[in-house]
Amino acid sequence: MPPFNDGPIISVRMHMDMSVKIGGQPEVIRRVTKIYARLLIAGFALSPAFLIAYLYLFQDPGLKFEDHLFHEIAIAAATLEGIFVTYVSWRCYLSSGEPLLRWLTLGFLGFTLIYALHGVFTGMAHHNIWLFLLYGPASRLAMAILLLIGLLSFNQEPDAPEQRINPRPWRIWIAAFLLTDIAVAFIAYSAIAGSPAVRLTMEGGALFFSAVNIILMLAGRIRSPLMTIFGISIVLFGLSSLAFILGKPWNHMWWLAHAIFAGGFFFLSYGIIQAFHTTRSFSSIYNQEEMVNRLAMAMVRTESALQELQHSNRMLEHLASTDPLTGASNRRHFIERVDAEIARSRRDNLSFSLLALDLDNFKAINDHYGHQVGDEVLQGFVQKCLEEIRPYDSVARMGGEEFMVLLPQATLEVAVAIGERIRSATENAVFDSIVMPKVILTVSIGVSQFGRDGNTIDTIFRAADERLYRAKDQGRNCVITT
Ligand SMILES: Nc1nc2c(ncn2[C@@H]2O[C@H](COP(=O)(O)OP(=O)(O)OP(=O)(O)O)[C@@H](O)[C@H]2O)c(=O)[nH]1
Repeated sequence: MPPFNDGPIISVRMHMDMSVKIGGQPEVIRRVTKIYARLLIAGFALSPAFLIAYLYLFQDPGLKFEDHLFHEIAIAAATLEGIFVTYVSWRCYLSSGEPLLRWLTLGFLGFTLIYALHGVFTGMAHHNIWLFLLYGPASRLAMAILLLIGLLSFNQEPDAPEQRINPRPWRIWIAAFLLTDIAVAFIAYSAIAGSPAVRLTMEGGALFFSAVNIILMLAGRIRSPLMTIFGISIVLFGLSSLAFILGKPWNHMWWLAHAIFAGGFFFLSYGIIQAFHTTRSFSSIYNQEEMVNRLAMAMVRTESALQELQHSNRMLEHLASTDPLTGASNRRHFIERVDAEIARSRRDNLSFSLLALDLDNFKAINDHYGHQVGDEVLQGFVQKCLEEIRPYDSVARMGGEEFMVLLPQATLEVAVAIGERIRSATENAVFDSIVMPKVILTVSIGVSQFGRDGNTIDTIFRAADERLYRAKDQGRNCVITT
């Protein structure tokens, strides 16, 4: 990620007047606020430790709240929540194929299938306390191990689509969880059930695997937003195991341990929901800084792509409206301009004029000097016209060696003067060619005026053309107005 120092500020205009500004703040403030943000996260994750310490130091550990129905309702709610979160993370896994999400799904599934029996056997608490108790630590141990494996798979290649939908591994895992249920029942009825080592091994194991998980996350500097949620949840799971170790069935520490675990579970499921509503993956959700950076870069790219597109559009427009040989307007574009001029003249009660031009004996130039010289003469002639007309007049090549000039707001007299200028400049020009220098050229011109010679494009074109032919008849190299 680029450092946020005093470097150049990228500012990208968004819709309306919003802008994304990146960079610019002093490095020291950036560092301090980052450290503060990390301390906040650590403080938040570790806050249940204060409650545990408080209860451990100041409460009578003998105080109990033994309510079987309340416990059954709480575990039933946790089981339903577990099923729902398992389903959502499985949907995320199906979309992204991310191995971490596969292990998260298995973690939730395993926890739910084992933990449910902790609630089911609440009524057995007086008959066989271990049958009731051991499913709790067993479920937390299974989940801690699966979440640790999940972390180890972080950023691995996604599973192939056919692997994601293969039901076999899921069936095997469900069977393994049900076997765990049976194994826990077996232990509960065995001679070692009451040994503190059994419960301590399970709960301590859950605590141990959670601690390893956190150490690996810190060592790997894994800090994306969803993985931060993952990490905080793991800390809460670990602290709940600690509270379970310190508590006794039904006492306040024991209930607190349930609440801390529930907090971790809720928070991790919040991360799952975030993934579900975005990329369906845990690794590809960026932090806000990176998102803003990416957004800014994407907008810079969009902006330059837009400019290129506008440039290309202008080029296309130009190509579609000009004659490729001479650069003059083409017939289609010229007719559009004359139509627009007619509309303007009608609206403002103005007049304009047209010149119809045809090079004299052009065939002879082609025949004598060749087509390439002819082409260069056509280009030279258009240049001559452009030099002689006014800035807002326009020249078009109508085909072959026939041209037209549009003279907005020009009376017939002005048009004749401009036509005469073109004729004389052409006659006196020397059209140099690489192949054959000094080609002499003349042009015949017919003039018509909108209003005077007609009120439609056809009539004024026809009038100019007729006068052009008359100019040819009268010996060429002249301008004719009647
Ligand atoms: N070099 C070149 N010649 C062209 C082009 N388009 C048309 N021509 C030539 O222009 C010539 C027009 O010949 P004509 O219609 O007989 O007219 P002209 O020789 O100018 O005779 P008048 O118009 O009666 O003075 C033909 O030889 C065409 O081949 C072009 O793009 N390049």
